[in-house]
Amino acid sequence: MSKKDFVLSVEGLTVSFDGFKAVNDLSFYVDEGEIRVIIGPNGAGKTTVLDLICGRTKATDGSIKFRDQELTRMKEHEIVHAGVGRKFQNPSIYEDLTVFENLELSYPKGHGVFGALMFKRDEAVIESVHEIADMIFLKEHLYQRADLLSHGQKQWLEIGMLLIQDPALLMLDEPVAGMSIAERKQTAELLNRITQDRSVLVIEHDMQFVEDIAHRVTVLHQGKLLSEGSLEHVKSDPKVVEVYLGH
Ligand SMILES: Nc1ncnc2c1ncn2[C@@H]1O[C@H](COP(=O)(O)OP(=O)(O)OP(=O)(O)O)[C@@H](O)[C@H]1O
Repeated sequence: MSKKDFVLSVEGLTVSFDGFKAVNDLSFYVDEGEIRVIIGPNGAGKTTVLDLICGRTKATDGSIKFRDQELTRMKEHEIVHAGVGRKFQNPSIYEDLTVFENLELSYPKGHGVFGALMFKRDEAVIESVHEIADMIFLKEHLYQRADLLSHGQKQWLEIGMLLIQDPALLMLDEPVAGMSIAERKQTAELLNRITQDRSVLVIEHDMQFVEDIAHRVTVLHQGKLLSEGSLEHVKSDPKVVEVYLGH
């Protein structure tokens, strides 16, 4: 695959916190339409990598290219605007609003809570909200308050709030933590469906879920790339078994 097909190119990425390199000379490349899963032991630097990509943490060295844009020089909101969406571990939804209102608020036109609530619900927004609600399995819950949703449904709602902004790269930090087995299966189905026109970067510990979604797996250890390739490949890599899977 030629370089132009990468949605994300991370090269020599390093961040140092008081001399401690949480991410150390890391390089990896994500294809358009790929689901890449990052795995590794606690403290390997997985969350820090997502923090660096979304601009929450500034790199000490190295480059992060999203299509043709250098993200290390951009601010967090500029990175979101460029098409990189990030979901954190805990859902940040408006609990006292309905599913519909949460999705509507996230629609790119609806900036700011009050402005968005009062702005005319034109056809495009309504259509988009319905389309996303269907995709995230919440079609029957559109007018339900978000605080009444299950934990898994709240996670889906937050994914929907990102999807409605149509990011080209979606980053998810342990999206199935706390979900039932059935919800995990549905989440895998959802992610497999949305990659028709976008790429997904996921941090995950649940190996069954990794198997259900990963096109390729990147294994981190002590801030460095330990192994990379298909799940089968990294699972049979003795280095990975030693520091992660064998535990
Ligand atoms: N802002 C910071 N200041 C100092 N140290 C940090 C900071 N952020 C992360 N670290 C350290 O960097 C290392 C990597 O942390 P990170 O959270 O990225 O690991 P992780 O692979 O996501 O782990 P887990 O699976 O436990 O979430 C840890 O040792 C952590 O304590």
